Amino acid sequence: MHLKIQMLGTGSAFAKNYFNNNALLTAESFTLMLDCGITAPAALHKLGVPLAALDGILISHLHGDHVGGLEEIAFRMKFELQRKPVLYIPEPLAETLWNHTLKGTMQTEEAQSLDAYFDVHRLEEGSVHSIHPGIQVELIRTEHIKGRNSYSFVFNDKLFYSADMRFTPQLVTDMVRNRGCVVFHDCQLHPPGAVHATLDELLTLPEDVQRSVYLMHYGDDRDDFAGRTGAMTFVEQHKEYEF
Ligand SMILES: O=c1ccn([C@@H]2O[C@@H]3COP(=O)(O)O[C@H]3[C@H]2O)c(=O)[nH]1
Ligand SMILES: [Zn+2]
Ligand SMILES: [Zn+2]
Repeated sequence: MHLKIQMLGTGSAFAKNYFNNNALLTAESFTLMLDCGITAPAALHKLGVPLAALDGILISHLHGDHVGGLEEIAFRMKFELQRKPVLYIPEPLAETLWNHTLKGTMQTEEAQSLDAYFDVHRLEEGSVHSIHPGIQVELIRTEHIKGRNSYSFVFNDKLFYSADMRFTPQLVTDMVRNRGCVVFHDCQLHPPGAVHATLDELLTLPEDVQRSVYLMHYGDDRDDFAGRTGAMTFVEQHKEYEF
């Protein structure tokens, strides 16, 4: 089964020249949006992708560059399309997303829960879930912010997508060497990384592993790092990749 991935944006949370690090993953004719940050509606508009083309949205964690566009998408689907977005969310994030991110602006007398606005599919961590016959996702809880849950994804056992993750070389190496995955990895160009893998850390991966690693979630000065990424390659915003 062919998977196509197109980054709506490849920028870090604070990048201004790139949209937030969100993506469209397509198999057959099913389109899954990976994260829905503050800039996601503008990025969809720029690419000419209508809301009706979104078959589902999968969330990795609750930072604004990953969920900040959900309010707009849900309101526009409700008022323009009279339907709910299909939301795939790791179960431990669902209550916090409603109570601490969306409720303040979205709750009304008639709409009192996440389920009032979204067709919610709560996903168990550590398991493989079938989103569509062409898309299976394994949810792996990975380290990002201390004490907060954050998830990376493995799609169809061939694409590892880190979302936001600290440097975890054993996991990345295992994904490449033992599972044959291509890795889309967030990358902080300037140390200290703290909550992301830095380029310097990623450069310590063995060269055979680096060859399968594509860097995303980078800052506006990415071009200054051309030729300084070892055997790794920058993911290009809006380019389509097929696996
Ligand atoms: O403990 C913290 C929490 C946050 N931050 C910054 O805020 C950003 C939030 O989105 P992000 O996860 O893409 O990137 C994060 C970092 O840039 C940080 O440096 N340390
Ligand atoms: Zn982020
Ligand atoms: Zn984050």
